[in-house]
Amino acid sequence: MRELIRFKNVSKQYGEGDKKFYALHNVNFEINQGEYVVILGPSGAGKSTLLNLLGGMDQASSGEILVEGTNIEGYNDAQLTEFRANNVGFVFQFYNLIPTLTALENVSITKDIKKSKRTSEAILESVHLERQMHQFPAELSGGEQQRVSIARAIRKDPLMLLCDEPTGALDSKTGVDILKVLHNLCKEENKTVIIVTHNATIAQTADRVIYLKNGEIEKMTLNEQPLMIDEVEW
Ligand SMILES: Nc1ncnc2c1ncn2[C@@H]1O[C@H](COP(=O)(O)OP(=O)(O)OP(=O)(O)O)[C@@H](O)[C@H]1O
Repeated sequence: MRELIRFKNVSKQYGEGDKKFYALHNVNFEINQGEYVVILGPSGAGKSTLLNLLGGMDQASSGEILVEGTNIEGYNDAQLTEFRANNVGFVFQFYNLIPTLTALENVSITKDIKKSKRTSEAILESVHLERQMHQFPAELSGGEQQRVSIARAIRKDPLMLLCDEPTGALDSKTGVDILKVLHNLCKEENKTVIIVTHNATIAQTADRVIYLKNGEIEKMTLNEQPLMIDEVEW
């Protein structure tokens, strides 16, 4: 498998003077192309900080973040913007859809869709929303809204999909449906999917689990035989 991402001694500090502290401290790991990865840890462990650095939304205080061998910590603002636009799809807990646009318009509005081989309609069909394309977010269930946000994230055909608590606002059954969508994208389209969660059950379905605690990697495990998504419930 080809290595896609490598964190080398990455630290992120917040605060000034006495109040200075590490949200991440000397973090090292690698992720391969096409892996289904879960980043697990309690509240405040540094999970979102890590995802924001990887997605080029924030920059580290020290260390290197290599994506396809290039250190994105050396990028200026314009390069970071281009990196995000070309390579990263984001999925958040609360969907972040524009309420005055339909599902189809929310997906089509994505900038930088030059790489995409599929239309917005085709992508919405692939997440089973063909019937709901012209509905507004308020007319969709939570699970449907999350599928729209996944469709929007993959519209530009990104290298990696970064998902921050994607099932956090959903009941268990709907959450499992969303995980299936993400897992299919990973295994059928060779997308690298990285899910941040504090739900340990989800971690059993991952190829790789990175356990974060107090800004440090407590351990990292590779699952030889990850649990099928259908087998999980919380
Ligand atoms: N912009 C910021 N300024 C100052 N401190 C911050 C900032 N962002 C995060 N932190 C702090 O960094 C630490 C790690 O936060 P982070 O959001 O990465 O944790 P998390 O593991 O994602 O937690 P949760 O599961 O609650 O979302 C926390 O103590 C948080 O208060």
